[in-house]
Amino acid sequence: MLIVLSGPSGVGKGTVRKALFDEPDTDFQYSISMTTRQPREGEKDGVDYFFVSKEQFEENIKNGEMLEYAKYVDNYYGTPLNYVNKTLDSGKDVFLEIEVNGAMQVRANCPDAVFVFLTPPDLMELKHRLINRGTEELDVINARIKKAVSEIKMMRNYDYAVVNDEVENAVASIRTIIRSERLRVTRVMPDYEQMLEGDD
Ligand SMILES: Nc1nc2c(ncn2[C@@H]2O[C@H](COP(=O)(O)OP(=O)(O)O)[C@@H](O)[C@H]2O)c(=O)[nH]1
Ligand SMILES: Nc1ncnc2c1ncn2[C@@H]1O[C@H](COP(=O)(O)OP(=O)(O)O)[C@@H](O)[C@H]1O
Repeated sequence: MLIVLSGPSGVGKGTVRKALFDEPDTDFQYSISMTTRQPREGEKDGVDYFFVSKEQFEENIKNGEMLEYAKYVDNYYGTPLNYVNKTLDSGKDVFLEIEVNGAMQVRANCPDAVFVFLTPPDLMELKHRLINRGTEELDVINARIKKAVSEIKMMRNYDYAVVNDEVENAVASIRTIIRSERLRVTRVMPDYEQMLEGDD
């Protein structure tokens, strides 16, 4: 199963995702994205992102090495295809944390993926979170808030919306969604071969 989490910058995707992966029974794999943005203080190459040049990113697009990609406030972000394919082939579920345009590309290519949109309680709270995080200048924060308005309108294209009021609540909701989606997947895929064997 492919699980896709989107939401505006500053809503808490990274925080919620890290809390989700800190749970001892989390058994899906996080796909590390590639980006041309500069690393923030404390971010590590190959852990938070694969940080690459614009030229390298465009080369990867040309070679068909991205599952999806998008330009977001002057930088490229994308999901390397190889890791996702390899992990799904080995029978493990994959978790993507990506923005809305990339998510819609995934929806077109992998219609069975599960799409979750994380929303802020309101836009003022979103702005506070971005300011408090302190990783971007005010002009970039404003560009991200502007983008948030159009991103929130895309929420209707998702299977689930989760409000990130408290991190624990959001994590619990996402865990419930994944658990129930797994049940659905096993229920609609019984072993037909076996069922049909005795049916002459
Ligand atoms: N399409 C796409 N978007 C991504 C990918 N990785 C991250 N993003 C999104 O790019 C946007 C900007 O990410 P970033 O600069 O790390 O800011 P942050 O989300 O505020 O921490 C966010 O909406 C991310 O979810 C990816 O592989 N593909
Ligand atoms: N539920 C929450 N309540 C209050 N602050 C939050 C919550 N979730 C995240 N934050 C804070 O908001 C800021 C943005 O969170 P982050 O995970 O970096 O968002 P994103 O990855 O969506 O850009 C961080 O400073 C984080 O500590």
